[in-house]
Amino acid sequence: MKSAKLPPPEIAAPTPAALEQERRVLLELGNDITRVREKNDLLTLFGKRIKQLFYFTHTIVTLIDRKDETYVPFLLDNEGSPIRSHERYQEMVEARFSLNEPFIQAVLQAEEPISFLLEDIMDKPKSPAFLRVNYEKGVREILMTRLMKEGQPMGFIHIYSDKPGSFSNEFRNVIKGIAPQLSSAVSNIIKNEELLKKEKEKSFLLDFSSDIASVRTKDELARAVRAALGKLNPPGGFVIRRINEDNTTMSPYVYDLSKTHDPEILRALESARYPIDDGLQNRILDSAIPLLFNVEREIQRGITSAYLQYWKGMGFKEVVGIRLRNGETNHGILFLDIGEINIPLLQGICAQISIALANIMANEQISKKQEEQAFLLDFSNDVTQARTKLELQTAIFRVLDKTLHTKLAMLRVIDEDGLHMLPFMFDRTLFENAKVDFEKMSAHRITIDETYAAQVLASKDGLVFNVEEELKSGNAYAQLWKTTGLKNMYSLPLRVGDKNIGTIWLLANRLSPLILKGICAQISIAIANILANEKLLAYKKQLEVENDYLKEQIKTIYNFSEIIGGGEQMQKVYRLMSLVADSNTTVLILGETGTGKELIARAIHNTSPRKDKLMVKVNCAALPANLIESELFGHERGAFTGAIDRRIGKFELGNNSTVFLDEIGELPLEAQAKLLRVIQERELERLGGKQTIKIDVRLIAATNRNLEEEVKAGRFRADLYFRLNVFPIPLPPLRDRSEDIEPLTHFFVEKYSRNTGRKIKKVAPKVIQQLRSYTWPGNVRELEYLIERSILLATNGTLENVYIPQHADAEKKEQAFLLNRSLEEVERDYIIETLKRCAGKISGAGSAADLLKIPGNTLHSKMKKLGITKADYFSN
Ligand SMILES: Nc1ncnc2c1ncn2[C@@H]1O[C@H](COP(=O)(O)OP(=O)(O)OP(=O)(O)O)[C@@H](O)[C@H]1O
Repeated sequence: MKSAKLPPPEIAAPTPAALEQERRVLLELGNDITRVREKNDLLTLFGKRIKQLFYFTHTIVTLIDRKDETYVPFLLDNEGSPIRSHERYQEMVEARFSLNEPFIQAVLQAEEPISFLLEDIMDKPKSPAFLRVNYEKGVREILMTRLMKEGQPMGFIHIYSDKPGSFSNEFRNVIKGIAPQLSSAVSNIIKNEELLKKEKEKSFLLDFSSDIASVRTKDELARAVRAALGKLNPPGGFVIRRINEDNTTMSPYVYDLSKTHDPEILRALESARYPIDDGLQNRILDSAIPLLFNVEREIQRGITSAYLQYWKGMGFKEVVGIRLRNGETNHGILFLDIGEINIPLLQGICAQISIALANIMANEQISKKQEEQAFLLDFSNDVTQARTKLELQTAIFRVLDKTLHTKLAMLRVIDEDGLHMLPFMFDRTLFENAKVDFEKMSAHRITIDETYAAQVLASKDGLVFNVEEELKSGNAYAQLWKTTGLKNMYSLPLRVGDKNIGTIWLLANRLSPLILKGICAQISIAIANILANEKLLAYKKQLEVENDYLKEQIKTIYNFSEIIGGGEQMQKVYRLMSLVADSNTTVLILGETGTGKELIARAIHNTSPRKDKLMVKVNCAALPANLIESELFGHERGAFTGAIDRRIGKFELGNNSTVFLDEIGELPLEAQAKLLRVIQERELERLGGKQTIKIDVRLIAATNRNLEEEVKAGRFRADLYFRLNVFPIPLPPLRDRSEDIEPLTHFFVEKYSRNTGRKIKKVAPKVIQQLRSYTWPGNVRELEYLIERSILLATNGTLENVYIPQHADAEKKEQAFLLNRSLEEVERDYIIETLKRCAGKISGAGSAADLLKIPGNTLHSKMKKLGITKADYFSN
């Protein structure tokens, strides 16, 4: 080594003036150096002052890094250096040079400045490259000395010259003398730089903190963090991952990558939920300091989370993970693709991010809650107004579809029996893509013990079935659910208080538990209201029916108390009545229209043990053929089109009482068969129902037809006739019991005088005479109407005139009433006229229906439609 050192050049002894100048320059340099704070000023000053005394081209200062036994350029001469134009200049500036080679070791060991000719040393093994680089730019000689700090070398000053022999003894002495000051100046600069760096970090954190304090949304957070981290220069970007509500997984929250990557991979990364306990994320969350890890090494360690593979593919190598934590709560992790970390700075940044994240999450939660509450309020307004099923359905469909992107698969309600569940509502369009007949399938009554129904009803807040998982586990319904493309089936019990009232099945990708609970509660109440409302309406209807019967009964009791007629014929009737009243025997009352068949039927019922219950009357002629069965035996909801509610039939209504089948001869054959079965078996099933209902009724039937002839003509079933004809009571026509005409006349005169307020006390004998000589085709009813009308026309206290129908006038009237009439009016008048001719007899032999050649019940319904009442055909 020594051989490389140049001998000090011989020079003349300095003159006193030269010595004085040297002293002055060094003094000035010493003064300047102590004031230097700025890195670049030092070498500029040094060059300016020393060049007044000696010749050299440029200087640099290098610093020793004990960590890896290297020295690195620290201060550069930006003005004088000839190597700045060398192509390897930048490389030299950034390089680290090893301390373990002979050249620098010689410098380290030399206590005084030491110089070398570059050509002697630059090509020696391990010699630092900057020697040759300098040489290539004309530099020939180097003078170096150590810079010391607290007795230890901290670096070197390098002085270069392009003229060999520039470094005289005097020059060396000056450098030796000035080295301690240079050392302390360099130390000051280093300290100053550190201080500046800290200041910078502080002001950076302050800036960041004020930036992030105003962050309220995810996007704002991403922007602030991006700006802040940008200063740390992460080569691959950063990810903020947030702990999900389930507290077991994490999902990316903000992804910011400096390079563009495959969008497919990014989508996969962003939508994933990674288990927290994957061996890496949990380690970071547990670590108080940032964790620097190598992606490749973590994969080798056996961590299988997919994000590591993706990161590897994206070129991430060294990644720092820092937990984002506020107080004792972890919110997530910040991952930075960065090799070197400034731990305090990162921790400062993360503390701020954590607060912002906590704020955002709190904010999100508040606004989500507010949204959910507002939604529930809206829904509640819509749903609670629903009074009918249709209104409820409209409200539910509107809200589910528009606001929640949710489909109603099925809503079942528990039946009154508490055992069965009936479909109440479902979305017919939902399973359009499925090949099964969903409507048929869903219309099934199931029991509350059915596997899925039982599970849901037993659960506290319902169940969630993941469609994919259900498919794997072989749930047969899941095939159907899959056709909708929605991910989950949410199934909840509908409850009012503690009572299960049904189940609801909703298909959706995601539903918040609060919303689910809320809508279920609202729907439950709405359904309970609707059911209660339906029940109320049904009760109301039943009460109305019962009320009608009651009124009728009161009317009849009044009538019955005075059945008029003491003649022999009627005596026979009374005998038969008293014989049969007490028993349960079926009675068949026969007689022409208006002879009092219904009156007798009620009298039998009212003297029977069943008298405390209402007698139920069915007019077989007045029933439309298609409704006879449902009228008699009732129907279940949905039994046929239009059967909106369940209906109780007349037989069920008359249970434990008497059913009076008026005009039994008019009953169609099909209904006769059903009636026969009910009479024989004493039990019935409602239409569309499965349940058998036992009934105990006493039957009284009446007809003005000759049933024997009807049987012969094939219009009446013989077996039914025998069942009904157990105890026949024939009623005589009024013309055959003229002895009863007078008492009946008095009875009606008194009744209608009272009703109309006219005081008719007497009936003229000629009137009785006239009445006795008439044939009374309409029997007692005709007499009753005649008296009622005559009373209205009577002028004094005696009934002197009655208006018995005169058939001779009929033709004249006919011509008059045909002119200027609508078809309906003509039809109405024609029917009235025909009824008059038949003395009000509507059906049966010699009746109006007979003359008009239409069935009795058709005539009945026509009369109803045209508003024809008895008053019309018993008037003149
Ligand atoms: N013996 C009687 N005493 C008092 N009123 C009677 C008597 N017979 C019949 N009436 C009255 O005559 C009217 C017709 O009687 P009811 O309706 O019982 O006859 P009906 O034979 O059933 O007639 P239809 O065959 O047309 O149904 C009723 O107002 C009834 O009160």
